[in-house]
Amino acid sequence: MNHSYNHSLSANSPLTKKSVNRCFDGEQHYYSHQSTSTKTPMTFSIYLPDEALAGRLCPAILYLSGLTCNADNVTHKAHFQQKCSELGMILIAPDTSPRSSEGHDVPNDERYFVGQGASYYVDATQAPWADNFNMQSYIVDELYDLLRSEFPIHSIGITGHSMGGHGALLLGFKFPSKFVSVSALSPVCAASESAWGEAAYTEYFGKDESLWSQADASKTIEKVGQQYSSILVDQGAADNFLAEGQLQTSKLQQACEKAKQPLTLRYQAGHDHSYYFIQSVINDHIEHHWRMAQLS
Ligand SMILES: N[C@@H](CCC(=O)N[C@@H](CSC=O)C(=O)NCC(=O)O)C(=O)O
Repeated sequence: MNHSYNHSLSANSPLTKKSVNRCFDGEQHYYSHQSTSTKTPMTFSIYLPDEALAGRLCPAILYLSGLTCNADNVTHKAHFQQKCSELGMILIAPDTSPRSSEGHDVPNDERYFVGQGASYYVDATQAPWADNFNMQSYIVDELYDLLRSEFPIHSIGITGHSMGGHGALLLGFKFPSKFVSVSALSPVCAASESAWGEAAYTEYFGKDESLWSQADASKTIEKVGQQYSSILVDQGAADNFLAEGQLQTSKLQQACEKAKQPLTLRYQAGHDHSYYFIQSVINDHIEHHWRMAQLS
């Protein structure tokens, strides 16, 4: 395909282009912008296949990353670009939380599962987090609208890894009118009952645990019922976080059964929690979102 296409931002775009790299039949871009939800600068990566660079509407996947990640982890390590190029799919990877930068002081915590790099994709209600930690609003309102106005997007599916898998399931089922498809890789399935989530939700929502269920993927699925014709979840059978009880995959399975939500849950023998696992199954997830987008 001719690669002389040049995607242009709108005249008053709030986005600043940070980098462009040719990759297969498409381009890997990075952008930053000032977010009204987090009150900080935010960065995201976006892979644009040549169809999108030529201005044709393409299906998109929003990929939410896990604890300690930023946009780089999936962009550099998941190897999704070739399959997205083949199918003509856009993939967007936002940062996982607001972060401190010059002129922007954001709360933090010495635990890697609380604070900067660990948002849980919820809107915090307690000080000091509530000012900046509004990642649910950032993803489903601000970034969602920005992406649709600045890029040729036909429809958006949502996926993610680990705490990002929690985010994909949670936001996919809380806001089904926004997403045409959902999948997850090694997701935290019941964040309100995992040690990571208990620590973070005490900070973000306070000690009243009844407030935590609205930030729990399995409880949300059970509450709202079937929303998608099928969802795809892959889980490494040799994942240390599964063994430690952080992921609780069986709770997702039970919730989907109660909700009558069709679920394809695959335990992958020998696979751990790392991006080597993600590389091994990411093509199936891209194809899942592509198929669902064709039906939308
Ligand atoms: N012990 C590690 C924990 C961090 C970690 O494993 N992060 C995972 C996600 S875990 C759940 O959300 C991850 O995706 N890491 C990035 C990567 O590139 O592998 C630590 O202390 O850092």
